[in-house]
Amino acid sequence: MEKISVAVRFRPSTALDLPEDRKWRVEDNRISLHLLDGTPISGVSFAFDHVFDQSSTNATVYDLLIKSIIHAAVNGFNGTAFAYGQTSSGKTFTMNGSEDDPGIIPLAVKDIFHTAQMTTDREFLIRVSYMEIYNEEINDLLTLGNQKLPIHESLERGIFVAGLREEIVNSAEQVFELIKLGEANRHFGETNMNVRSSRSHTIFRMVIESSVKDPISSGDVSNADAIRVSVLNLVDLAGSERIAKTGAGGVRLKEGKHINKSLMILGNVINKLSENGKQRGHIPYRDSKLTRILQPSLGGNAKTSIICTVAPEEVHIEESRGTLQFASGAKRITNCAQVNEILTDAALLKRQKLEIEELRRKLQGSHSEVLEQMILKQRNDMHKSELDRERLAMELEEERKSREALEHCIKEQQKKIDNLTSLANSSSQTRSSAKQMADLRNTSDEVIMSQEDVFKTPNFKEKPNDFVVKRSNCSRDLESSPPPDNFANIADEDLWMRLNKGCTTDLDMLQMTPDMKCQSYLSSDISVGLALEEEISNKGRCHSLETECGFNKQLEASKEQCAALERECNLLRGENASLMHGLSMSKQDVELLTAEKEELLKELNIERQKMKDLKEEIHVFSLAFSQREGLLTSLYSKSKAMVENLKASQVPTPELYDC
Ligand SMILES: Nc1ncnc2c1ncn2[C@@H]1O[C@H](COP(=O)(O)OP(=O)(O)OP(=O)(O)O)[C@@H](O)[C@H]1O
Repeated sequence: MEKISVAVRFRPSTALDLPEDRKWRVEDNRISLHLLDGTPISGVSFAFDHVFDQSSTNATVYDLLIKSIIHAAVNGFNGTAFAYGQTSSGKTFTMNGSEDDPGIIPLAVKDIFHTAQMTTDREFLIRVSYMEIYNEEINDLLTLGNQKLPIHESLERGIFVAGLREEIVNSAEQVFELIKLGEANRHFGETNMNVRSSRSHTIFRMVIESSVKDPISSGDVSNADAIRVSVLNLVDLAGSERIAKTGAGGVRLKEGKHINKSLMILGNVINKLSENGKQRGHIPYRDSKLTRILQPSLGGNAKTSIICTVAPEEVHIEESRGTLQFASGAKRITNCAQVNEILTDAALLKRQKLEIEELRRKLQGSHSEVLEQMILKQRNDMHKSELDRERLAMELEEERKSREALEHCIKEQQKKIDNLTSLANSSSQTRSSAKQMADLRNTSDEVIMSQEDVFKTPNFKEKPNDFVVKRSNCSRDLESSPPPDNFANIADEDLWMRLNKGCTTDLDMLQMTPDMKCQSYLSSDISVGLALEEEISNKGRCHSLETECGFNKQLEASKEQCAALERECNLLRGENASLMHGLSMSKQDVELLTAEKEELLKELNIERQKMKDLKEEIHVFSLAFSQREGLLTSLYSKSKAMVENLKASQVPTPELYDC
């Protein structure tokens, strides 16, 4: 994207003797209006790319404003330069010049041929056409009878004037001859303002085609079949005019109206183009032939320069201000120029191959393969992590189950320990009750007691009526019952335990079940035997308690193992969490990489589509080209035949002489 370059040029004043109150002042690239005493008039100050004062020559204007466009045109860019300004402000002088000061057109023509000659690695084919828009009709200035040409638009040629003569030229002189012919056909007329006023807009056009001369030696094989085609328009517009000033009537008046109308449309197009892109809306290129032909040069694919000519006299100040405002608008227009290249099918394929290679390299450059491998690795890692996670979860579950089992086991053991402890307590109480019984025996000699009295001991408790005890080992001979050695044989173990806790007489009470009505003996032998029996049985229990204690140690070991397992579990949990984190990070990476890859693929597809479009364009162009080639060949053979015929008709045959 580049801005149109805009310059303003003042022609020398023609009113040197007239007194003036206001004057234009040029400082560098600024123009401002001042009063005679030097006071600047506010709001009338403009800045442009270049401002040429009255002393500037056409060569200076060319060098600073136009030369770069001409060189770009030789290299394949479209270019346009046009002069805009009120009537008699110096447009034609700037474009055509004089004998002493050749204008932009002759300078450009010479420069093009010179640059082409200097470009030794390319060969050029240059064509010239010259047309005018007179009263909104297009005339071919190089052909007398070919008038009112239509404008067409096609995919391969863009906007073009159908039927316009294009002359192939080999030298600047050849072009000057054609320009002379065109100037003779151009519409000029005398007005009050200008004795030789342009009554039409003229467009001098050069089409420059070039291709690589020797692709192998130049090393530019990829461009061997590529042809650059650029169009250069050098436009001399008719000047806007005030009817009152020009004094136009009749034909001149009609011309003036057309000129003003088309210039007004040009102004509208420029204003629209200078607006912000979004507010711009429709650009009225089609409203006039001039804007339609210049469409690619205004906001399109061309490098464009505008030179606005200004008449310095005070009497033209209003028109000059209008010109400067037009120039200010034009300054804001941006064009998008690019090299215009046409490719043959072979060249297109070659270039496409190269471009695909380039794209592939770019893709590789952006580490696509590396990325793909990384993605693969990430996926594998992710899979591995997931497997690890599952394995750990299973291990964790197993650990949990074994821990629960151990805990259950510990509880059971604890219960048993508690039971055994209470049993041990009860046996020691039994021993103390035996001792009490021995004491009683000592006093039995002094106290005669009846069998019934025994039951009336101070420790006697009335047996509950509903209490029935099984005594499996009860001996009738002894008429006494040993303590139960199997708790399972007791109807209610808990109750039994409760009954025996801290109460030695309970045993006696138990012996006196109503069912058995056993006689109780207080003889010492029986009591001692009973105590001994108790002790033996308690010893056995102690032994089993010791065994239980050994089991307790085992339990402690199990507890420790359980704690160790729990620690391991916690470690595994931590490891699992970090793996999960790694997994999510990997997932994010993969997503990013996939998105990047998709973006690159999209770009590749766009490039491919572009290539396809180009190929289609080239195909159409090559068809047109081969048609033209055929036409030229047939013309050549026709002319050759004609020359042969002419030769044959001029040289008398020897037979005739003989006659
Ligand atoms: N820079 C200049 N130096 C010397 N003479 C100039 C200059 N510019 C213009 N003139 C002279 O001023 C006169 C009017 O110029 P020119 O015909 O180029 O104006 P114009 O803008 O093309 O007018 P129109 O729109 O009517 O065709 C001519 O005689 C021309 O030689």
